[in-house]
Amino acid sequence: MSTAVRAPYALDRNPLDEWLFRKEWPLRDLATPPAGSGLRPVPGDAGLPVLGHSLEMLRLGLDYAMRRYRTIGPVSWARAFGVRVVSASGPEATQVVLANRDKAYSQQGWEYFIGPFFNRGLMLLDFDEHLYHRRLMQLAFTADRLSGYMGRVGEVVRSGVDTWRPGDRFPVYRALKQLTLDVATTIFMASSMGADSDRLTRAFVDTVRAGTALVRLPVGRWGAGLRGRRMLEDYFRGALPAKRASDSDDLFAALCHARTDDGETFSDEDVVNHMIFLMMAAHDTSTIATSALVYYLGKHPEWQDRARAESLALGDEPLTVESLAALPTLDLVLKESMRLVAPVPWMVRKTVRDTDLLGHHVPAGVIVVTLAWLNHMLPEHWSNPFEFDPDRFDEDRREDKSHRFAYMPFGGGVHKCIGMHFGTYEVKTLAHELLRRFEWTVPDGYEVRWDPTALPLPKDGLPISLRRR
Ligand code: HEM
Repeated sequence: MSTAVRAPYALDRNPLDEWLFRKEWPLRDLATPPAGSGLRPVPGDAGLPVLGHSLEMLRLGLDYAMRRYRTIGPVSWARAFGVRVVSASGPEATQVVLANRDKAYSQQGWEYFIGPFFNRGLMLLDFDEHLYHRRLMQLAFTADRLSGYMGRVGEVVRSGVDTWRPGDRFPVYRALKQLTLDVATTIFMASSMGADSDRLTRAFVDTVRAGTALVRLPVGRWGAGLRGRRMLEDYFRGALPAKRASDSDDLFAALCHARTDDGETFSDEDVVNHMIFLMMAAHDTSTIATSALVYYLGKHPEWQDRARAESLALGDEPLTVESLAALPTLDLVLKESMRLVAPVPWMVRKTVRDTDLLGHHVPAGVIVVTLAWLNHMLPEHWSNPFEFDPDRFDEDRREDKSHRFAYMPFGGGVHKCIGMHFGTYEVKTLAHELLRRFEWTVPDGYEVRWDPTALPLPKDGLPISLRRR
């Protein structure tokens, strides 16, 4: 059974938004294709003077991307945030970009938005250098290590949710954000940030949100991001010598001690840069995925009951990688929640050479985005895409198999999320412990609004009515 919902990123529009949404600008070519190439130019437009289409992207999010996809096509360009951005929308265009067969697309696209804040994180490295770092980092994500981390995730979550004070308007997003930060500091560093916790949480939030600042000067949102980055560097640098000397089994230590058979290792700077990126990559995405899951379970009590029955049947033992298999309903609901609210809604690249994107000529030096949230909502690939319908992932339907890039919450290609298994375990463990202890609802007719400015953020903190069972 499924229940109708409206598009998850549909925000209320004021008259200016409505005008921007409807406005059709004359189309222009991004660049002239080389003579004799047989390629077509990329069509698009620059939008408003100075601002380009930044306002539409920030305020209308998915609605706007979908409109351009429908009116211009899977490959189009727009000016936004001071640059020309090519949108590679729909699974076919996404596949060309993420599979990156001719190595035309580099991670420098991310560099433009978040480079100053997540300098030399794994996601910002390219080609051979990326491969080198990814192979080393993989040593911190082996099956044995994941099993070890899992045990501790359960402990942190249990003691964290025991401190929750249920109520009618419980701000669950903030509570989950604290919990996933506690998980990250325990698993990643075998420590608690203690008195530094608030300061560092703020630093993470600032660094993530800075990427879509309209003014790229050391003031306002951009400036807060730069200060956040400095604070995080100082924190990890200070903790590094003790970690190098320790034999603890957390992720920080795993990076310090990672050594391939060829003797390759990470430098101190590498470890600091990777830790800052990993904390961000793990923390925000897991918070969003869990928040979306809690929201949909609150809205669909029949699914909550079904998931709870499976969790209760497992008894009091902490979850393990093996016992997760006994929670099939949670698996379906999580997949559907990440389809409706992709924690990383768009992925960014930059062309390092001229290339052919579905028969269009894209010149070197252009930012290209792929849009998970759009691919997840196309009726060509999903039945009633705006509806919450976890059974679409069931073995006898598997709508996600309609195309390799129809469903991509963890991306694809060589930069596919390295923490996919860890992140999935973490979110399921969180949900499992919540289901065992609490029941929750959202008011009739309530629909959370996801702010699409950076990674999706519930505008009102997602208040739920939470009761102990
Ligand atoms: C529900 C949770 C998560 C989601 C939805 C998610 C999503 C993603 C996506 C979409 C990408 C690809 C970005 C791109 O291609 O440009 C990515 C990359 C990455 N993620 Fe995750 N992630 C999650 C959890 C985690 C966790 C828990 C960790 C670490 C423990 C992590 C670490 C990374 C890293 C290091 C990369 C870069 C990989 C590379 O460039 O080779 N993520 N993630």
